[in-house]
Amino acid sequence: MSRKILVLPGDGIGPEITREAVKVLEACQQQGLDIVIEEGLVGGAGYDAHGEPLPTATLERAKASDAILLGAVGGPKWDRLEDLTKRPEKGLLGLRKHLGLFGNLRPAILYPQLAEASSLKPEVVSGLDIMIVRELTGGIYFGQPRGIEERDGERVGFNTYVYSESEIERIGRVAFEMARKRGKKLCSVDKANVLEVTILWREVMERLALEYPDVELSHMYVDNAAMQLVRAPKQFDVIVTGNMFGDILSDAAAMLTGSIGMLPSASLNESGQGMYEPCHGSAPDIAGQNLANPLATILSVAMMLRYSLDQPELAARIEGAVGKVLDDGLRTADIAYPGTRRVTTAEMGDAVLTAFRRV
Ligand SMILES: NC(=O)c1ccc[n+]([C@@H]2O[C@H](COP(=O)([O-])OP(=O)(O)OC[C@H]3O[C@@H](n4cnc5c(N)ncnc54)[C@H](O)[C@@H]3O)[C@@H](O)[C@H]2O)c1
Ligand SMILES: CC(C)[C@H](C(=O)O)[C@@H](O)C(=O)O
Ligand SMILES: [Mg+2]
Repeated sequence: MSRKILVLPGDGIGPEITREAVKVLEACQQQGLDIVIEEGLVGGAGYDAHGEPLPTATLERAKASDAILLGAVGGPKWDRLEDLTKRPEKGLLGLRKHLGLFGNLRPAILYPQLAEASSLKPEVVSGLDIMIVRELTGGIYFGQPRGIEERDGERVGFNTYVYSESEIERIGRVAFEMARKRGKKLCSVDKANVLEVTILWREVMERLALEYPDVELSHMYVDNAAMQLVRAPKQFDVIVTGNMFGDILSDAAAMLTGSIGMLPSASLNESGQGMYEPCHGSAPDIAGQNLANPLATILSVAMMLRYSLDQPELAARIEGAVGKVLDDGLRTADIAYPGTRRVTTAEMGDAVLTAFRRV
């Protein structure tokens, strides 16, 4: 039975980078991977076509898919929409919630060839290999009540940062299992010196640790963690944290790898269905210029092959092909430096495809 892959290019650079990633996915198909690839609309593209950032047809097709590859959503064109529920980002958040994609994996790995592209000294980042495990369907992103309303003659904005024990335990288990397979070190990041919700977070992580005696659990306040990621990032193996902190720390970790254009991600539910996307956004400032780095999206396909399609060998071949292209000195603008060869989005994608076919 063919596995169904739904590609959602989205907005901005989304179509450019997913086009390159689909080339690699199609190469896997040509080499025998039994998949069917379809395309759909989400985000601003969905809103422009159907008046909704998550059209009903897209959601139904996503539910029926084994895996989803998403480019990016959002852009200035839709930032001033009066109805906040129509904003492109609501399409992405809707997919996460409706599909129950609570477990977000954001690996920050420095390819040795990119040590010079990092904003940090090579000795600080060389050998970097961190996995950020982010809770993705709870916390302040989805908490109620939320909104903006009139109170005592002025407008008041409010959101609710909420987690249940079961939500914390669910993401905690993903993180402990991940740490068990890696360096057996897990750092839980919270703000328990201020926020009661993260006092509970910390208590649940402590209770889980009793079931994983082989994993060393530590705790860190999020402000310190942001600083430590820049000061000494190699102290970390696996980081587990909530929705908002994970969003912020993963972008910070991006610069350790040389560019946000290098960071893939996997968002998984309890049945193993996954949505795969680069951690970055739609990059409206460079959209349509064939400048965007497609490697985060191509590496997201590798994660798809590993986590949803049970094809670790194909995943390793894609990761090897990315390494080969970097060895050959090809660089998109975001990771270029003297002595490397500047290439466009499409040229980078074609180079990875050629290297993949040769591996
Ligand atoms: N998962 C998503 O769809 C997602 C994630 C983050 C932001 N967004 C949306 O994207 C829009 C722009 O947000 P932003 O500017 O804050 O973040 P962004 O990640 O789109 O861009 C931040 C900076 O990184 C650069 N950049 C991003 N991806 C790149 C790539 N692949 N190659 C080279 N450079 C790259 C951009 O040019 C920009 O200078 C907003 O509408 C935001 O809501 C979407
Ligand atoms: C676009 C936005 C809703 C999203 C998030 O905050 O999760 C993005 O920043 C990300 O990192 O995927
Ligand atoms: Mg983000």
